Amino acid sequence: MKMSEFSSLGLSDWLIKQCKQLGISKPTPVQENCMPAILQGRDCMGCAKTGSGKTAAFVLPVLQKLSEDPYGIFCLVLTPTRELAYQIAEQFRVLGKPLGLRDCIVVGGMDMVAQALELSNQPHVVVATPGRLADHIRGSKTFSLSRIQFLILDEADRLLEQGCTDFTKDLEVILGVLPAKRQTLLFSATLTDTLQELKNIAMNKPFFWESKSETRTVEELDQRYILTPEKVKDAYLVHLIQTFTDEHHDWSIIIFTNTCKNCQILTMMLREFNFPTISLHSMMKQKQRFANLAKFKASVYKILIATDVAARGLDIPTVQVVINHNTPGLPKTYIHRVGRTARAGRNGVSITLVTQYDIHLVHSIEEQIQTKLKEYPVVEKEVHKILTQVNVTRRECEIKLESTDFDEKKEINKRKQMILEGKASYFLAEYIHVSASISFILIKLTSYIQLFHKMAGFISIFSDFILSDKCFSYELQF
Ligand SMILES: Nc1ncnc2c1ncn2[C@@H]1O[C@H](COP(=O)(O)OP(=O)(O)OP(=O)(O)O)[C@@H](O)[C@H]1O
Repeated sequence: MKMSEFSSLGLSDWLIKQCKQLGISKPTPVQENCMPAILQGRDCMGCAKTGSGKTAAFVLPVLQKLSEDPYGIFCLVLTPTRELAYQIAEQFRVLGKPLGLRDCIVVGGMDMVAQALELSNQPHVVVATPGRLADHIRGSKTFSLSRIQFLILDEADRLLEQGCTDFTKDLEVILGVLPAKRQTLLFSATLTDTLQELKNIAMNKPFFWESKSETRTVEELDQRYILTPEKVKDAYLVHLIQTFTDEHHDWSIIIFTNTCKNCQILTMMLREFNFPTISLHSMMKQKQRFANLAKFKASVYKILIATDVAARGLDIPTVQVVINHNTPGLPKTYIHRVGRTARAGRNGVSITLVTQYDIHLVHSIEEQIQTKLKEYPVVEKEVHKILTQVNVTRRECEIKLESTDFDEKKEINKRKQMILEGKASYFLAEYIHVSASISFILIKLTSYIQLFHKMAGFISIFSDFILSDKCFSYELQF
């Protein structure tokens, strides 16, 4: 299909020039189709594959409208993760530089007072995660969102999902202070199953555009699987990384796993094998999360192990491989995870480790994406050679992690979350905290008992020696 020019879509020359500086010369289909509707003042829902330029599809028209009538707060963008909020704000900042654009990022884990101050300075664009913005709205009268022109929900379906982080209550608070007269723009690679709820948010007969394609993942992505018993998974992982790093020097790899703890253990384990590995999960301090992501983006570390906190939106062009250490339970999650590679027309590979219990999950993924995953060829002999070493290393890392307060921190985080969500009374939360502490003490106690046991064994061997004939006769000589 012939691509049109940005100018024919109604975009101003200064913005076209800004795009050129970023190597963006022709609009992608989602930009070509959604931008004219947005510039005409319509609400818009855009559903296009991962890495297809959805961010610029809303950033560019907003900047054009802002340049015609600049005031703050003009636009509010909501997004599910903190890292994504920074990435979107960056796009606004770079493309909106000639405007002297002022943006404000409002996300959890960062200084709330500094954010409140920035909000009161009337930035043009606020990019926020729902929880923290709702907290500001509940607690402060120093800023107003009542005149915003644009509300944008990026990864809109995730914002409405009632997953492990439920945004619905926070969204209610936020929507309650927004003007009814506004343009609402909703974007995601997976909008369809939340279409009706989204239509209720975009009230003014939204323009709906969905990329027409048989498949829901990009053609440039080579999608593979490896069938493996649970116990051999880590050996496959180490083998895959060894092969990739031997063969390609400029490649980056993202490995997705199911829990924060597993993320931490795999990171420790791969470091034992001297792979330059860094992690990203929700139990890390926010500043550490940003620092790790920056190091990965700058290729200081070539391997990122992450939970699904990194599954959506992150745009890191050097990522050539995505490995799913666990098969995602939802096809949607699979689509976003593997979409971290093969972006903007580049090639990429995804490899999903599948155990015998996950085969039904693979079938539903294949059904959703309308593509069959192909088996990834591996020389099994090579994997078996390292199996024992990998499993022993993993066990050592597990023991090392158990001796830290990782599990206790998890309980405390859970407790904080329950208090914030009003699901636990203070006393119940205290009870959870106390039981977490007791279980931590018990774990410690068990390891001390084990240690004591070993020492007792050692002492008994030693005393056997003392009482042995050899030792006894030696003593008699004196
Ligand atoms: N018209 C264009 N031509 C070339 N590259 C583009 C164009 N528009 C955007 N890009 C680049 O494509 C990459 C992916 O864009 P973006 O992050 O907006 O994808 P997305 O559709 O939001 O993906 P996801 O669903 O994963 O969030 C970015 O690096 C962006 O700079």
